Amino acid sequence: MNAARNKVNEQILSKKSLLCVGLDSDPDKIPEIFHSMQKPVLEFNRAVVRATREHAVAYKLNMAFYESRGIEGLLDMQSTLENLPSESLSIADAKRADIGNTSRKYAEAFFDHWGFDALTVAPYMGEDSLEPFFDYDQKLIFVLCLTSNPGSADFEEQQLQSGTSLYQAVLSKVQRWERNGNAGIVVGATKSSQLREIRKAAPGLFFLIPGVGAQGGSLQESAAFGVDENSQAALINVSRGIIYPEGSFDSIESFEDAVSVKAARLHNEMQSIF
Ligand SMILES: O=c1ccn([C@@H]2O[C@H](COP(=O)(O)O)[C@@H](O)[C@H]2O)c(=O)[nH]1
Repeated sequence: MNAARNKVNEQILSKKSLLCVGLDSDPDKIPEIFHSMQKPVLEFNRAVVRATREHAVAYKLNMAFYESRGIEGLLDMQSTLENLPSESLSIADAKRADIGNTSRKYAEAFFDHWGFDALTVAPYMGEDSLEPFFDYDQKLIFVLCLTSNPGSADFEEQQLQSGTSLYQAVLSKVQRWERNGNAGIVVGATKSSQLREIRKAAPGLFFLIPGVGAQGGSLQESAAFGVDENSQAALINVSRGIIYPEGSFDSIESFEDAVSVKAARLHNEMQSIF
């Protein structure tokens, strides 16, 4: 069986949680107390992880927040990754894919070099662009299917001549391309009416569901419609809604307390599906 999938499924059942914390760590948004430290973003991430590890089963690092800061950002990303709890799934939200030989290098970068458990990829370039990722049969590959943003209507929700929509075509292809249970899809929490239909059509895929909190998606519906028949195989990502609690903080401890309260509340709201 697939190592990444097993690891996170075990966590989901033991913690009764689908919570994935998004480390979209923006130096302009992190509390002032971190700015006097040598590595503000790294210390911020460490504090968020300490505050959430009881509730979270996965952590998602969106590459934009690290790559935009050049070498310093990548060093923070590497140290953050090294400090994640080993039992949690680590996801690189990079939305990559290119011609085959280039995709292979992306796969080597995220899986072999950085050591992530999972990666988001874009399906637009088709099978040969995703094959190098699916070759990693112990990792999880999350293919963008029906994304949370309004622009999903521009392409993903368009009807093809065959009568299905583009996201449905992606869904059926991904189910054919998966190896050893390594395929997942990204479906926005803002698309909960389609989420139920997508889960029915793809009982074996792993779902990554972003869009709860700042984007207004429903946590309850995402949890209820997203999980498989064993109440597993789904992660609900929350980034800004956890890592930027309201208020000002005069100590790291008070910041961690506020983050922990947010994570506990979300964790608690998921309990009904277990
Ligand atoms: O359809 C998608 C795909 C990816 N994302 C990413 O998830 C987080 C959401 O952040 P919030 O602050 O919780 O809104 C972010 O990294 C996005 O790039 C998504 O939102 N929707």
